[in-house]
Amino acid sequence: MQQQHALKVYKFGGASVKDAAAIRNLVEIVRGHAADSQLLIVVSAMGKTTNALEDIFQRAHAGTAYAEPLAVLQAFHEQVAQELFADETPPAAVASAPATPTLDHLFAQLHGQLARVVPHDDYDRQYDQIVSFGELLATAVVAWALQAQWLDCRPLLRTDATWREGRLDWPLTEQQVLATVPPLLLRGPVVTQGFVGGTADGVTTTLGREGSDYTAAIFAYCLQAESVTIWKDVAGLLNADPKFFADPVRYPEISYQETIEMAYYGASVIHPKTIKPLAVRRIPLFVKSFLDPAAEGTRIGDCRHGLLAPAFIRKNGQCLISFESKDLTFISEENLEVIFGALAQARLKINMMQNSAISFSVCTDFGAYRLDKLLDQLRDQFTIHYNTGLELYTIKNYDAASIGRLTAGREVLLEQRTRQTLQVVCRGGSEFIR
Ligand SMILES: Nc1ncnc2c1ncn2[C@@H]1O[C@H](COP(=O)(O)OP(=O)(O)O)[C@@H](O)[C@H]1O
Ligand SMILES: N[C@@H](CC(=O)OP(=O)(O)O)C(=O)O
Repeated sequence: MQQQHALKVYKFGGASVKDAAAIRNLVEIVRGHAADSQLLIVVSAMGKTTNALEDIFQRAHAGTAYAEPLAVLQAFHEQVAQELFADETPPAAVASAPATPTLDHLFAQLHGQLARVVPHDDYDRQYDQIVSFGELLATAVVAWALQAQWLDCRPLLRTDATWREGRLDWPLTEQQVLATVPPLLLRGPVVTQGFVGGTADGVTTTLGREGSDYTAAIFAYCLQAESVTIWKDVAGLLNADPKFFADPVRYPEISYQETIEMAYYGASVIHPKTIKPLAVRRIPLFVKSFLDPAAEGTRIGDCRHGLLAPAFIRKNGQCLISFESKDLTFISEENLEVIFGALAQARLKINMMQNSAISFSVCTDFGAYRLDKLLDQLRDQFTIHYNTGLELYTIKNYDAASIGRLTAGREVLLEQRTRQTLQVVCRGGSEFIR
């Protein structure tokens, strides 16, 4: 039997709110599933809005014109709202959810924030003030469409000032969420933003690209939800990304541990920070298709299973950097301390590393600005070579056939294997693997 106050958390990502038809489909899913439980709905920016906001911000930060892409973004949101609410006057929609801001109001705020961007200054902090608008806009539209309560999560999800990857103050966030959200849920579904939080000074932060899954897990943890469902454009958690691998298979059920490893290696379907808070409170995570809501999907939880089909994970946009001592001295702990310190300062994350006698190699996500920062710091001490435009592939539970399938026709620059996991940094080869 259903618990009296069982809470479900639903997370809808960019693809599930990409246009008016997608939002109508979301409304159908919520109406079809929500009658028997309280519902907190976490929503990401519509379609590719976050990328568009990144572009607009980069222009503002470089001191170049951004009016055109900003107008395109505004027209896109207005067009979706127009299609959804053509028959209704906005005041009727707003009356049922009084706190929901209008698009006009949010775009006026965004224009104001962009006008305050100081070119060439403090990139990461200013980025968060702009890029966070995608979720504010999307939740306003979805709250109207559902006639649901709109909640600004920024005062509740307290982070430090690590811009673009805010670190959560869990005890305070839990306290604030528990004080604010349950009374709202008693009144009906609540719609809130993924991806964003706020500092003690009330400045907006973001939680890392694709971080809305993590937001859903944060709310579920704090509110001890019965389950979280993330609605995607795929049938569930698959053993490979169908955009790059032929014939992927769905895992009907999979453990937190297997999933956290897949997410860590780069399976972009779930943000890597999502699993831990759910595992701590043993909250199951369902991955379901918004295109076929009645289908089974995947249940991620506290389960045991035998060996799974090999999982293929692809991370593109990689950079392989090699550091060589300038005087043939061996790579030592002292050298490594300097290299790791510089990587941390440049906020470059290591996806794979390997050392030899006089050289140390790391594979990281490529970012021109961060790489320059690293090179500036280390080029006096080391001879540095790097290659960009590479791919990092990981096979979990590999076998000979899966390795052959992956590496055929590809130049392998670096390889590493443990008993269960193989990783290769590659150049070239066809994008799609059969
Ligand atoms: N192992 C995997 N299983 C399923 N989908 C995957 C996997 N790895 C990558 N993906 C990709 O994740 C996409 C869905 O995640 P994402 O784009 O983050 O959705 P959204 O932004 O709508 O939340 C799928 O379209 C698929 O291309
Ligand atoms: N909109 C943010 C956060 C996010 O999680 O999006 P999505 O759920 O669409 O991956 C991003 O694109 O990074």
